[in-house]
Amino acid sequence: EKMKIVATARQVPERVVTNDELTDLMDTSDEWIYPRTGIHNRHVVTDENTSDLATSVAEKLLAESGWSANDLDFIIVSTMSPDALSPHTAAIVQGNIEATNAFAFDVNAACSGFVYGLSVASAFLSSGRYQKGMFIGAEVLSKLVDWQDRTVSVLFGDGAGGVLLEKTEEQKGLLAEELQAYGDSGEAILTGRFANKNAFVGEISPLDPYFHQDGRGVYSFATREVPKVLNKALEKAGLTADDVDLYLAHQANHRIIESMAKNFGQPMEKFPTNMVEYGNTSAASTAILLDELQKTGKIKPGMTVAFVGFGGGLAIGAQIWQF
Ligand SMILES: O=C(O)C1CCN(c2ccc(-c3cc(CO)ccc3Cl)cn2)CC1
Repeated sequence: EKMKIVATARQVPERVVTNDELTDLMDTSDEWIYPRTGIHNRHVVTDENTSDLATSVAEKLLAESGWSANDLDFIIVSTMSPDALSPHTAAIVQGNIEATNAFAFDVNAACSGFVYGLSVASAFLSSGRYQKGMFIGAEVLSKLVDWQDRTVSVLFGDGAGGVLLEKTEEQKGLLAEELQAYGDSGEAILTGRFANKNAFVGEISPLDPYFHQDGRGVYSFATREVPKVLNKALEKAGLTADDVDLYLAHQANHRIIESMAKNFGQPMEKFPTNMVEYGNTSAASTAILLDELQKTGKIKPGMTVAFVGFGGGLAIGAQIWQF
């Protein structure tokens, strides 16, 4: 699947909330949060919504690549925290940047959203029907958490990151992927449930729009199932874990990533992390990390990179890319 990531970009809100500031808001502490999660800070919106973060990423991508908005065939936004169900966030971005030739739609695979969205975007290019695409992971999770609930509100943050994708004749692109869903465990990560009611039967289901998670359950799910999915993707690519130069995993929890590195017998240097600064930004987390690595010259031509997502659904995904 010959395609390449032409540009990367990220956008996080200015407002930084430290663990110590959360201590003023609820009964928690840096001494509780940091050792369990690896998180010290998170960025939280002040007046931006998801589409604003995504639009900033879109503008940076175009500026960095020299492409014009009209070059784009499609814009895909992966988010579990859209501005609204309608208009969908990708369409808002399309309007904001006046990409008149681009169709636009959102995907939602929660914290696997970057890998799933990258899979959808790359499939459009592999089909031969389209040549240039924009893919953005964007989240404002701060609107989905109950900021009185110390068990989850300390874990999440806001942010966006994205890539421009293009077909190429060069020997680079998507080598293999493995995507899986585990819907029977879906209750482990809940959020954004809105009331199901109508004039005829009144309220059908309770209204609790907030984030709830079975942290221990998700933790054991991730450490048990992610290695199997990643091994399947490596097998399809005809590669071993040693062949991968960088593993860009969803930035949910530092200990989970440490256990992945150990499971694959790989040094932590191959598993860069940045949740210390951003918390868990769901579909944006891998995109933000990719841009930080790209901008600091850590993604070199010829590198083999594994993208790994896991979380709500429950869902898991891994893609192996040749840069
Ligand atoms: O309470 C403890 O000691 C800890 C506190 C931190 N833990 C966790 C567990 C799971 C997640 C998580 C969440 C999502 C949702 O986006 C996706 C993917 C994951 Cl792996 C984040 N943190 C484990 C228990």
